[in-house]
Amino acid sequence: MPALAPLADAAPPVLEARRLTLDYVTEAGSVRAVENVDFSVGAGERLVLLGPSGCGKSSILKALAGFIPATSGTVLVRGHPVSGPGPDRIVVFQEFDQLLPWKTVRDNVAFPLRIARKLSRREAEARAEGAIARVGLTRALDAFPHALSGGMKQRVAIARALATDPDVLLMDEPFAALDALTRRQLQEDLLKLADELGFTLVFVTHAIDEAVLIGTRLHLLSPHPGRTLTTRDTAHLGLADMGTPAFESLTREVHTLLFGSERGHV
Ligand SMILES: Nc1ncnc2c1ncn2[C@@H]1O[C@H](COP(=O)(O)OP(=O)(O)OP(=O)(O)O)[C@@H](O)[C@H]1O
Repeated sequence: MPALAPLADAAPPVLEARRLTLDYVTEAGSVRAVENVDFSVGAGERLVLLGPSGCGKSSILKALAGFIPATSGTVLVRGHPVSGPGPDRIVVFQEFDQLLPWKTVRDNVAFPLRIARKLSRREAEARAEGAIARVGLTRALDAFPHALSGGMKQRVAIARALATDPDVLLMDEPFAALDALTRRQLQEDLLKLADELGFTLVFVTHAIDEAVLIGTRLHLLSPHPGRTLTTRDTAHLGLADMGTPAFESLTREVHTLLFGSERGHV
């Protein structure tokens, strides 16, 4: 019988937070935003950070991106401690102004490829056009951001992130400022892209239905300062399950866990 490989040889998770604690230093003193949060995200998983306003969701995402340092604990990408931002982790924000206003859609997506991936102009543009096609915006290749709707801008931001082929995609309430119909369309498109490309995602939201829909796992956080409450596996619930008793029952359960009463949104 072949010997089992020792556990130490197993590939590390794509992303890990170990006893992550985050403080902000202000004039009034130190503010603890997040305390002792642990999670790990495997390849192709979609982890959703969910919790009430101010519980530290965005702070965790910033620490994963390497924008802010851990006060204690560690963030690891494939087993290597994170000490700053890197092209292996790309963030999509909520704000519509994350694109460069003086560059066309094509150039907004191509530019980081030339900088981060050191591609030639021709290679970067070809790759950018492929990513823009994936989000259904080929008709807007030569448009400037001011001529795009909010939903189109978010699609460009997603194309720009995916084009660099990051190890992890980090999304901070990317659809929160969109109207309900556009939001649903982008959620569906994101899930379709995840199916096609199998990327690893950490997604921040305070909408419980969005969390259950997008995530394969939910990581629930307590009110400020954010500590882990519990986790829920949601990989079995997708678009086709919205409105079903199983989907609604999980949504209610999560609301009760977070707030002690039943409602759909935080
Ligand atoms: N730059 C900062 N300086 C000082 N305190 C900060 C800073 N950024 C965030 N905080 C504090 O850290 C805590 C967590 O904030 P954070 O934005 O991470 O929460 P959040 O869960 O993403 O909130 P929301 O859902 O409202 O966006 C809050 O108490 C906030 O006031």
